[in-house]
Amino acid sequence: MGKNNLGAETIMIPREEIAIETKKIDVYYGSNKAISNASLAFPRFKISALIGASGSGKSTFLRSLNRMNDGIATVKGEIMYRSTNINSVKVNVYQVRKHIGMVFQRPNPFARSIRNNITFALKEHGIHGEDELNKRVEESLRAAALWDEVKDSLDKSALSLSGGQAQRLCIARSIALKPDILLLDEPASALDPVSTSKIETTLRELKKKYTIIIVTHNMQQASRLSDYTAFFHMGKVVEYGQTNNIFTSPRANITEKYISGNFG
Ligand SMILES: Nc1ncnc2c1ncn2[C@@H]1O[C@H](COP(=O)(O)OP(=O)(O)OP(=O)(O)O)[C@@H](O)[C@H]1O
Repeated sequence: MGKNNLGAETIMIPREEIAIETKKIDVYYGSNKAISNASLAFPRFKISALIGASGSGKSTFLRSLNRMNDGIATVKGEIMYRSTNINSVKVNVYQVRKHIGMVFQRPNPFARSIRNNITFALKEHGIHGEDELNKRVEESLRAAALWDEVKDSLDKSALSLSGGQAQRLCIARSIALKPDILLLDEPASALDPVSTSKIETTLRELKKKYTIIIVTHNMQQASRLSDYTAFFHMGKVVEYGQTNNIFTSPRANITEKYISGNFG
């Protein structure tokens, strides 16, 4: 069993169901400590939401999970993935990001065709056969619920897509590499409600195959989308548990204040 020692809340997840686990991680920007002693285990094939006020450390924590903080911040502690501590200079960061993909707040497609946005990373990882590339393009666009909208315009520039379509392309680009885990940093915050709803539907489908960890400021989104929720405050994990429990009976006063909109 993986125990999340979180002070206010402890949840138990059978070891074999843990996709990734942080053990007492601290993150520093220079001398400024942004994350303290964060130990969280994320279950496979579930959506886990990271919530908390602006500046509480959600993005910093999320970016540590696939070494996006390399060169920006110092991350101490262990991040266990497939029995390996991936928070080690000995571990190939390129491989880490192949297995643990990331989608950012602002859709950031490359200024290339829709197809090339997906094939670019595949080619970098040594996949060149045209049939295989075409197959992966279709599979990933279907999985991101974008195929029907773009199947006749794969050679058009990705910059011609709407914000919501561009974000689904970024999701497709990440899953084309067949990762295990998908990290999303407020993926819908720049989108309108219809596009947001499409992203949420896509994520619900994707969790059948992927473990999803999402930062969101939107409490309704966290409560309707996620299975587990971690609440961050001033760089610490205050509580972590099943979303239903966190939203209906939070243990800490500060969690209750945050989710009821009384601060942040
Ligand atoms: N690149 C950086 N350099 C220096 N300090 C940073 C950097 N990024 C974040 N910080 C600091 O780390 C702390 C946590 O920031 P972080 O962006 O992780 O919080 P957050 O909860 O994701 O906030 P938001 O919801 O506004 O994105 C803040 O004090 C922030 O100023």
